[in-house]
Amino acid sequence: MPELSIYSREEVKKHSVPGDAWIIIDAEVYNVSTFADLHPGGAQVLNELAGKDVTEDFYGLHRQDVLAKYARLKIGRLANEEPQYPLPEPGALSKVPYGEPSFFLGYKSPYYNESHTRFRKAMRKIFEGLQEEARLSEDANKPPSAELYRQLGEAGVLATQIGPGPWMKGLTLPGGIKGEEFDLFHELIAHQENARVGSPGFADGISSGYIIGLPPVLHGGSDELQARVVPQVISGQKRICLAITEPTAGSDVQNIRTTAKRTPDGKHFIVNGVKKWITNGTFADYFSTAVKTEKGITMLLIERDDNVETKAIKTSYSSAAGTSYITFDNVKVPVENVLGEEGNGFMVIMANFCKERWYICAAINASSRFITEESFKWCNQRKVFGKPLISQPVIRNKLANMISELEAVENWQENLTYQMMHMDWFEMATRLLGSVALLKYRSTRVAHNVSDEACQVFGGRSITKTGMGRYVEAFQRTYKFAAILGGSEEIMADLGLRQAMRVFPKSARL
Ligand code: HEM
Repeated sequence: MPELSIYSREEVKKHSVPGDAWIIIDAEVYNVSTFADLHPGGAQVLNELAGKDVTEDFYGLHRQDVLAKYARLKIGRLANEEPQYPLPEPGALSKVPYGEPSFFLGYKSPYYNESHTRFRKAMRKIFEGLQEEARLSEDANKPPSAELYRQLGEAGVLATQIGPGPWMKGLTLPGGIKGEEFDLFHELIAHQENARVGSPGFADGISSGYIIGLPPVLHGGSDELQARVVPQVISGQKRICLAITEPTAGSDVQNIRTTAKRTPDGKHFIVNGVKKWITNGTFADYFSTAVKTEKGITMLLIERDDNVETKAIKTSYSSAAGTSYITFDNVKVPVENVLGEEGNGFMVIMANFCKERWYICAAINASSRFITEESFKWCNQRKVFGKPLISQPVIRNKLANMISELEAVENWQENLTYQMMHMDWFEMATRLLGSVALLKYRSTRVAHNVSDEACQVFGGRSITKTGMGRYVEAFQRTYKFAAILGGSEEIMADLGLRQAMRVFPKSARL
């Protein structure tokens, strides 16, 4: 970058006509003479303000990253004045109150330490770097490229979203974290930072398939399957997804109709059936699939071949997520591909659901936090009736609602994460199934409220795909995914209660 020239305000004032137009934004000088005709907001507004300090006007209409994108227009800075709104360093954590979980704003925590801060910063930098690609990919309905997937595998990012376990041994992860020191709170951060990419279809396109599709292999696959499949997926060479839901069976998993019949020699299953809304299915190589055998519900790893057909389903986010309709037409699968015990699939699915729902909570709560932070910033910089929005009590009340609801679910999730750290996979499924279901129910209700308040705060911008409300628009269009996928709110609430009833002491009386 060439050294910037130093100008006085008087000098800038001299460049105040179309074709010779300079402006000041936050103590820096921009030459917009030729840019004016290309300006998305039109030449007129720029020419009218030429020669002036437009900092307030600018921040009332643009996100800060516009300045980074158009840095080439910057020709100098003002003598003896310092910028008030410097662009944050890549990966920097927020300083906005409640913009991060409290530990990352300098408060004490029994769960986090310095390695978590290092890890969060490294992950934030990686996902911030993907924001532009994510937007383009979503607009084009294109899933994240195979190349990006491999890069994320190489950087250890994919492994971080699978969580602690023997597969982490010897890996060096973002932030220099060793695989052996990686814990469930690092994993929580990994999901939170992925969600902050701000383009939900792309975020799910990167990760939703393997986060929920690989655990049945990790916890129920034979040694041979694990040795072959796990390194391929973690390194980004191959992709996997979880195929449970069908057009006629969603939260009521017991009703699935996909069948797996043994061949006469007993060595294979022949699978027939359809699956619907399977995230990452359009590009997956492996499908952790719920089927019905003569012994009951069973999980089976199906490998893509010509008898597996996947079609994209157009959803309200973007086909970048690879949401699919899958047809299994006489697919031959070796019996060695059973995950867990034949007939014991419901238990494998339930154990998986517990972790899946915890992950959905991590992602949706991080998105709610991000949207709350966006709203807080907007309320400070947007002026109406000559005053910042934040000076209106009704607006402060909206922020108070968003923050207080969000902090409650986040702190509950930290507690449950700590419990999970001290349980094995199946204990977790039995003892935490209900609490995690209730957390998911509450987290998506909070997301609903956060979205609603944020839309009112951002007004028309919350329904506009570009500009200041871009992330709020994406959130209000997509938060419902979390309220439906992995078990609907109604089922979550009821499951939570029914699980509590199972351990309700007979002796308890008022
Ligand atoms: C270096 C200076 C500037 C650059 C690089 C710039 C760039 C941009 C860009 C990229 C957009 C589209 C935003 C989006 O949809 O994401 C935009 C919109 C706009 N800009 Fe600028 N701009 C600059 C200065 C200004 C100034 C000084 C004004 C005057 C108030 C202004 C007024 C507007 C307006 C009214 C819009 C449309 C906003 C909307 O649709 O809500 N811009 N500008």
